[in-house]
Amino acid sequence: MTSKSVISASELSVRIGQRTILDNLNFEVGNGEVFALLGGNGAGKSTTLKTFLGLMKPSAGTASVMGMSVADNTNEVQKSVAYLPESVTLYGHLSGYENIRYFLSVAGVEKTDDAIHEALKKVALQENAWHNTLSNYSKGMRQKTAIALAILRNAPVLFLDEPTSGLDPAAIDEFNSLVSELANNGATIFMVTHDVYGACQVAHRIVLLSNGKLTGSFERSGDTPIDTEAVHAAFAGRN
Ligand SMILES: Nc1ncnc2c1ncn2[C@@H]1O[C@H](COP(=O)(O)OP(=O)(O)OP(=O)(O)O)[C@@H](O)[C@H]1O
Repeated sequence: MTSKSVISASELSVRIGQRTILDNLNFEVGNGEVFALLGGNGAGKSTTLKTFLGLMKPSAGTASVMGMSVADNTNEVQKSVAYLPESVTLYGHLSGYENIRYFLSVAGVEKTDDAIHEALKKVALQENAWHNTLSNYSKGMRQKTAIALAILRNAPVLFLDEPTSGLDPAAIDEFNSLVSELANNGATIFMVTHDVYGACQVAHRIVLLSNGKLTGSFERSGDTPIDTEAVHAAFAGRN
């Protein structure tokens, strides 16, 4: 991980009507960092994601990705980032392989069959499922397909929305390893979650969000995961 900032919030606020949904957020996410924004229901996690994806405009301040203000360069930012929504939006009637082919062509990215196979192997999607329709995939298998697509698009920045919700413990471990590997290879990863344990396992940094305000920050030191109990205590105190 280097200190170069890839994602940043600078005095970022979002108001809807009279309500302040995000209140003066400031943070920076470095190249190759796994950053988790942790908050309870209604804390403002989805709103934060939406402002970084260009789906909502800040009322004040700036959300930037790769040095670009998202509000002023929405198309450019959307081309550079990969987004994994909580329910992965791939086509159920196509196979994992066909979904990847289709979405790569929509993105104007040409890849050989060998490159697609390599990406599917990398995310450990079992080979006998590659040509089955997605409607028969588990949530974990759909996520692997979506991550393979992100790898093939060479997206330098990934936004993940509640990535481990609905996954069984083995799938969570597999997912966390994949996220760590992507970050080790230089991807910058921003996830929003309410899963304290999962965030502690995978994140270099966890920032707490409560009622639209940042209320705490925890950093990994070396290979030791962030202390789950400390985060739990702070999280419980705020939510
Ligand atoms: N379009 C909107 N109009 C009015 N209020 C909104 C709107 N969008 C979000 N809010 C409010 O903003 C607050 C934050 O919502 P947000 O969806 O960002 O929270 P969240 O942390 O993602 O919650 P959850 O974990 O429940 O999905 C909530 O109180 C929500 O009701």
